[in-house]
Order: sequence, then structure tokens, then C-alpha cells
Amino acid sequence: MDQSKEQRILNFVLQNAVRGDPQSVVDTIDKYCSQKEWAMNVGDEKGLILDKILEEAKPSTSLELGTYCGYSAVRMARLLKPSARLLTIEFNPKFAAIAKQIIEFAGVQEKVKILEGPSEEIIPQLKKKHEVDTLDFVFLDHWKERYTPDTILLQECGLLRKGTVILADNIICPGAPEFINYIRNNSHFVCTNYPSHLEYMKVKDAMEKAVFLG
Ligand SMILES: Cn1ncc2cc([C@H](O)c3cccc(CNC(=O)c4cc(-c5ccc(F)cc5)cc(O)c4O)c3)ccc21
Ligand SMILES: [Mg+2]
Repeated sequence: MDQSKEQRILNFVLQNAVRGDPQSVVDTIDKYCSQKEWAMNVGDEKGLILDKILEEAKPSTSLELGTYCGYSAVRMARLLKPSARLLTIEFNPKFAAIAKQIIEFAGVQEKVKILEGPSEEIIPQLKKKHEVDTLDFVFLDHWKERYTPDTILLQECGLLRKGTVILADNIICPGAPEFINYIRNNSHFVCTNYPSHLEYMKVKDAMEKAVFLG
């Protein structure tokens, strides 16, 4: 059976990156996806914006929705303090299996926990089953139409606290218009837009930061 794109990305990492070096894993995936096959990683340009916002937030507990191959999980975990944790939710078992191997190869598996299943099922389990109190940082990068319902669900589950930073990918391409309309008109959030480009392309994209006011 011929390989999937995600398996080809994994193989390229295993053959070209340095085991235990998360920066080399990030750079190797960017090299493959810019030169060989496009893939929906946040990429190097938007990745630098993610890096800066994450470093400002200095989160102890972070959540990512949409693991995919684990690129942004490795990218974030490389900047987390030793005691900090990243939970990342992936519903596609094939993606989760690839991400697990990439996260382990990068050597950040102690900081990252992949939760397999759909966000709407996993989010209500975070407090009791995954011992989360509140979240310091949330990265939205799953189905764009789920950004709004899952932001509401996070709030309903008491997972947001005053100052929680939510960062959403793909505000322009593919776009998340209902999320933008919701979050910018919600007085409980302060929003900032970060213009950028679609990963590995010249196409315009942006990320949106929304800080919860409590
Ligand atoms: C419910 N739930 N819970 C967990 C969970 C996890 C997933 C998967 O990780 C998954 C699978 C497929 C698609 C996505 C969303 N991502 C995108 O659709 C995207 C597209 C493009 C783009 C841009 C231009 C194009 F021409 C084509 C694709 C660029 C980007 O950066 C993207 O993030 C996420 C899905 C639902 C989930
Ligand atoms: Mg994305």
C-alpha cells in the first residue's frame, strides 16, 4: 500500500533530523514541506509569531486543538519550561500515530501528551481525567468551524482564567469568519490580529490572539 504524505514527512524527519533536537525536527519538516510536498503545518513564518506569543505567555499548561503531524506541538514544547505541559487533541488515529513518533524523535515526549479523539469529547474530560485546573495557553488549529463552539466549550468547562491566551491559526486562509465575528464582538476577550502568510506559500493568512478577561 503506498505511503501517505504524513508517513513521507515522518520518514524524512527520521532520516534527516537530529534525534533529541526539536529545532532540527521543525527545520526538517519546513524543508520537506516547502521543497517537496505542501502540508498544513503552521510553518516557519507563522511559527515565529507563535513562538513570540508563547514566550510572552510563559504557560505552565497549554492545549492544542489539531495535532496533525506534531509540528506545532514540537515547536511549542521546545520553548516550554521543564515543568510545563502541552496537551494536544487529535481525532485522526493515523495523524496521532505519526505525531507521536515525531514528538518522541524530537525528545519532547515528557512535555507533550497526545489525546486521541474529537475536541468536543476530550475538552469536558480535561479537568477530571487529565488533571487540568485552568489553561494558560490554547492554540486553535483544527477544523475552522469548530473554533467558536470549542472556545465556548472551554469557557463552559471552566478551563479559561483571567489572562488565558487563545491563538488561532488560519484566520484568512482557509478562514474562520464566524470565529472572528464571535471573538471580536465578545467583551470577555481582547483581540489582536497578526497578518502573515499561508505556510510555505505567498498567499495571505493571519493569526488572531484573544486574551480572556474572566
Ligand atoms: C474536532 N477535532 N478535534 C481534533 C481534531 C483534529 C483534526 C485534524 O488535525 C485536522 C484534519 C484536517 C484539517 C484540520 C484543520 N486544518 C486545516 O483545515 C488547515 C487547512 C489549511 C489549508 C490552506 C489552504 C489550502 F488550499 C488547503 C488547506 C491550512 C492550515 O494551516 C490548516 O490548519 C485538522 C480535525 C478535527 C479535530
Ligand atoms: Mg493551520
